[in-house]
Amino acid sequence: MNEKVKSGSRNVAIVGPYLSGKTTLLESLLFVTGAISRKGSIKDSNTVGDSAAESRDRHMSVEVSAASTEYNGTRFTFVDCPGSVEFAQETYNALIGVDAAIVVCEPIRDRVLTLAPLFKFLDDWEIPHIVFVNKMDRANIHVLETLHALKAVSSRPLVAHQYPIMQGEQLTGFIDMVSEQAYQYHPGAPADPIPFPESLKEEEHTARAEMLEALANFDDHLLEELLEDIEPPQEEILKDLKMELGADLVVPVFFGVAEQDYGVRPLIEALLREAPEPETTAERRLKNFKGNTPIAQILKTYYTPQGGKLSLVRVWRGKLTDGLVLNGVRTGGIYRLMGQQQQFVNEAAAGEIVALSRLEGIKTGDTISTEQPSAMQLPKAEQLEPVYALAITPEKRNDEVKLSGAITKLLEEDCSLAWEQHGDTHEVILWGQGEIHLQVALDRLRRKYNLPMTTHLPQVPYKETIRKTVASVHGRYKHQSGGHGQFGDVFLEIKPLPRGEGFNFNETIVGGVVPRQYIPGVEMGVREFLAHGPLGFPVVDVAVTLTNGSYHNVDSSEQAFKQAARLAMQTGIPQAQPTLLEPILRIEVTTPSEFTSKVLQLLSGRRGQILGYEGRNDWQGWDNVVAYLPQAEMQDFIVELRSLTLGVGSFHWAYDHLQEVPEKLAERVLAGNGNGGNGNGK
Ligand SMILES: Nc1nc2c(ncn2[C@@H]2O[C@H](COP(=O)(O)OP(=O)(O)OP(=O)(O)O)[C@@H](O)[C@H]2O)c(=O)[nH]1
Repeated sequence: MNEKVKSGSRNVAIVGPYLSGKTTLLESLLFVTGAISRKGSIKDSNTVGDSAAESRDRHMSVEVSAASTEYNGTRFTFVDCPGSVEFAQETYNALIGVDAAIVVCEPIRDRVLTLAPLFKFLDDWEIPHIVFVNKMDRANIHVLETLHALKAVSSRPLVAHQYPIMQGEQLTGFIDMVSEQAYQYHPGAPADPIPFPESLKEEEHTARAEMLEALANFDDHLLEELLEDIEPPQEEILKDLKMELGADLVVPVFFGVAEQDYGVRPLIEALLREAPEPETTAERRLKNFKGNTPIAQILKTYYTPQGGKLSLVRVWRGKLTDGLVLNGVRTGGIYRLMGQQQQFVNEAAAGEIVALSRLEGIKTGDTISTEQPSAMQLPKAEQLEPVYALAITPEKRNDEVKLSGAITKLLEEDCSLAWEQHGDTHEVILWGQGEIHLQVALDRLRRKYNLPMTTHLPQVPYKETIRKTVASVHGRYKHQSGGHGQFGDVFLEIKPLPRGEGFNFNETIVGGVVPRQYIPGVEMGVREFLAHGPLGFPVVDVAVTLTNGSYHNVDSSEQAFKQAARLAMQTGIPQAQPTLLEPILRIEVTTPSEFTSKVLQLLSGRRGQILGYEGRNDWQGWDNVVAYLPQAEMQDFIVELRSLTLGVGSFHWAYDHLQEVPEKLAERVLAGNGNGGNGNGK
């Protein structure tokens, strides 16, 4: 790794849709700047990014990886982010700590549409970003069409910083829109200047005029020049580009072929010239934090294969030195990362992204400082709600004890995972963002913690209730075995309660026919029975009243009354028309408006009840659909939703209420092949 940094640094995230070429672009950036002497490839699983075993196995990024290089005296730290929506949390956490982002996309209309949530995040956080249209070696749509599609999904104006020169579907060079100089690409070498291609004159002029108009919207001087037909000086255009990119007012667009290093040098040149310096980003983020104590923020937590903890941090202010105590924890070492390689350094200055080891108890997103306790917390990316679940069991029974410690570490590495031990079904449920996300988590459990797991679909936590009142049911427990016997005798009234009221127990005993001290035993017996009703599920929304009974001076006990109450319930509940209840979720689906009708169909097809839908005020072209959805229908809902919406549809959910299961379906559930994990017969 190069240590000859003379002036400043830049921290740049590489983001964009799944498989758009981000890791390949990182490899190319490291190669053209001399940080690596040979380029690895995704196919050969030897790139600097994607170095984790779980990434290599799948040829996809499943976590962020950082790598530094040096270009013209400036240190660049690139953070390669996963593109899959299932790993979006990683990307959002890392984006908080950079000065700019390169959004890598492919020249394919549908793929461009999938950029919308990312653009929204970048704009909500005002993170300056550049678009790099990659894979221009097989661009089968026209440049203008690509630009048009990009403009449709970005709330900020896009400005073409380059105009590509194409030969059929292959990029061969570009025209720099500031200088209007044309260049020809060559494999393995920088581009050469060439004469302006006359055939592109008209297209290029139109695109350049649009760029200047967009810049002039934020610069009155430039606007006056344009109105008076004065050609603005190049320095002025560059100054505007830097200022407007830095403030996230415009989004410059570049084109390239990462695999052939085409467009990569102009990209890094532009980052050097136009991306904001780390001080500018820090000023913006720390505006409410006075003083000069060191402040850093955790962008990612890793547990290395050797079991050590590494926290990737952005140093916002001050200098971090080895052994410094941050939030009360002594750092165990400072490292610069190159994928999975770590290089020890003595200190890290403000504006750098480095890894700190052994920050026990400190999580991704946390702000760390030398102040004790840390009074300041910088904003962090919102935590995504889990939308997909699997029930997990260790393959080896005695691994159960190890599981909770390992899952805790897993969750530290990835806060978009969650887990619970379900109160009713007793299953351990792992929640996450999708099938691949959970498979990666399970791979980590197996590889890093030697905990192979088996999985199955979680059971639906059905409940049961009753429809009819049973005015009086008798339970008598009488047992004689040597010594003194057991005697309890009760009459219960069992009544349905309105939905959601749970359970209540009353008594109307007069004249001490059931002595006070035995009544808690009756309630206990009733409660025990209700935990597992005749249909096999907990019984809810029931009121039970102890109305009468009798006792025996010697043989009665609380235990005997408990048994008597159980017997009464065993007789009574089946007479009260037991019926199956299912949990209903209130879900709020977010989708591009063009897919709303498909989403409505999807919900209706899954027994959803649409409560309404409307356009989002904060997101043009997107709708929110609110519905009730049976939990039994939620298991793979996200999978279908994504497949209907080019992967960008998402939803929030919360448990809302219990509802009777339709009779036909209830029969199937009870026969063991209803929806959900209780036999799952979808
Ligand atoms: N034709 C062509 N293929 C490319 C180019 N860049 C990358 N690829 C291929 O696209 C595929 C995905 O590349 P990656 O670099 O892994 O993409 P990514 O965006 O990092 O993927 P995720 O992080 O998993 O979203 C690989 O097969 C690459 O070889 C390019 O410029 N042209």
